[in-house]
Amino acid sequence: MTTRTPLMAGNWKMNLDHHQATHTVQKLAWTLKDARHDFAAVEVCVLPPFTDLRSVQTLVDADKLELVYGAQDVSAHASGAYTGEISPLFLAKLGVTYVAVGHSERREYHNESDELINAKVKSALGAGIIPILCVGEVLDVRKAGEHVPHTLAQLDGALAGLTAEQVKTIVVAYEPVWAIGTGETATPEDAQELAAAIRTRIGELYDAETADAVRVLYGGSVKSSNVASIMAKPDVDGALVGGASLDPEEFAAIARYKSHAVGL
Ligand SMILES: O=C[C@H](O)COP(=O)(O)O
Repeated sequence: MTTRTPLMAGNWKMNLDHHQATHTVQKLAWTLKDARHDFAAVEVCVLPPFTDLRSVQTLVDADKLELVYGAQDVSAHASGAYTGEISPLFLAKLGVTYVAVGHSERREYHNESDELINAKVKSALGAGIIPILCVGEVLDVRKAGEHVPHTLAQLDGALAGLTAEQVKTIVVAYEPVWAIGTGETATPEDAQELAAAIRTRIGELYDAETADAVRVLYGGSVKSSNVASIMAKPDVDGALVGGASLDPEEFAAIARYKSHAVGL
């Protein structure tokens, strides 16, 4: 069985300019260092706006921080006449490790389809960047009891045409849309239900080894007060954190969920 390194990814969304980004990353790194955080045991990542990435890269390189960073979106194209788009090659040059693809806010406000998300996943992988593929249902779908097939259909669409070797490297984030930024957290059992369903589906599409390798995150109002119970679930391998990641001390406490679990 694969050992999956937990990943705590902070999605800043459209918050914090490049000055604020520098301050926030420094504070996060110092807080984790003071707490002797083991980065090999729990990977910590920030996903700032595009305009912050160069500043974050400079800081991480200069201070040899173990934090990794990523982007919140990527173009499906490598270059060309695509005004406003950001190439995966440019992100790779900036040392980006991860990129969020198919976040529910992109699906809702920018009408991103499963086909486009599939193309973005391939585009990121082609540049050596790990996609954090976001899937999850809106409230009406949950109320209708269709959340599992709905989420798995998004997964199928996003993975179309990928090889098992590619899929093994990706991260899937299950984010019930009704729990994003609302203070409503899915129960740990809800998170486990979908994380397990996602893993099972990957096993059906590929094989058991691939299913075992993929990290599945939960996202939706994760805080230091609820992260330990969510992380206690066997198929949940981390969290995609929005609002709480803007506060470096709170995000550091989320990354150190193991110490809350034992009351340290
Ligand atoms: O990408 C992060 C998610 O949308 C969760 O956001 P939230 O933690 O503010 O609910």
